[in-house]
Amino acid sequence: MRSATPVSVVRVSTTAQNWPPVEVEPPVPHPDAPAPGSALGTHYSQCFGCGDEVDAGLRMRSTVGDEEHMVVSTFTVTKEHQGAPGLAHGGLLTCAFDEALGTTAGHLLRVPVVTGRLETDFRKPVPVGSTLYITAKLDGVAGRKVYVSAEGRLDATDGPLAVEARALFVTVGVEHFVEHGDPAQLKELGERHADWDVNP
Ligand SMILES: CCCCC/C=C\C/C=C\C/C=C\C/C=C\CCCC(=O)SCCNC(=O)CCNC(=O)[C@H](O)C(C)(C)COP(=O)(O)OP(=O)(O)OC[C@H]1O[C@@H](n2cnc3c(N)ncnc32)[C@H](O)[C@@H]1OP(=O)(O)O
Repeated sequence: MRSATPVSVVRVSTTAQNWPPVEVEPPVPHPDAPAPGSALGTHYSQCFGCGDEVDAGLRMRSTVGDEEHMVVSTFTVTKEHQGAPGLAHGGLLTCAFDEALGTTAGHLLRVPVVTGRLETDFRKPVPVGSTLYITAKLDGVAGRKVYVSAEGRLDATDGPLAVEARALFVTVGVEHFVEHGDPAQLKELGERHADWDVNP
């Protein structure tokens, strides 16, 4: 019988060693981006991440950080978010980062963005009842590509590191939502972001 092929041990993620993965321009928040300390409203009331009309949603809240290219978002884990007894589901934690990172890119650059790629490193279990403080920052822009990364800490912005994530968001025009989404529900989204740089 042939012996099994040796398996080399690698780090769980190597992305952080090469991030952003392409040459980028330094991030410059939009001149009308909300100032440090500003609370950012929900981007859409039916959004699973931040919407206030989704019963079991994550109901995340975000505020521009002390530095203008950073946003701090909070996600309080409830029993609706469990994957194992008393512990948050990893997929939902990734969802929380999708929201936090997308909010950072969208609100600071004031353009519609969608997630192209998102990866998460889970460093510590996140218990039900804890609040994850997700500090996200704009890392750079290359054409339509916006690179953002974040770390999530337990119960305080300087609490124990529990989750890290990096993502590529891609700027899109209104036509993305017109073509692929529900036109009947698009009105609210358009009204909330009427002063963003969107092509009509
Ligand atoms: C009505 C008014 C609206 C106004 C404002 C609206 C809303 C506000 C929106 C957001 C901001 C606020 C808050 C956001 C909060 C939460 C965010 C949640 C976001 C989501 O949860 S959103 C759902 C999941 N998301 C998707 O549903 C996307 C599906 N997908 C596609 O719709 C296409 O795939 C798309 C559009 C991504 C690209 O398609 P495309 O045809 O436009 O452009 P293309 O393919 O050329 O990509 C361009 C460059 O990105 C590179 N690239 C693309 N994907 C890559 C990957 N995976 N890895 C590495 N590189 C990638 C290419 O390589 C190329 O790079 P290069 O330019 O160098 O060639």
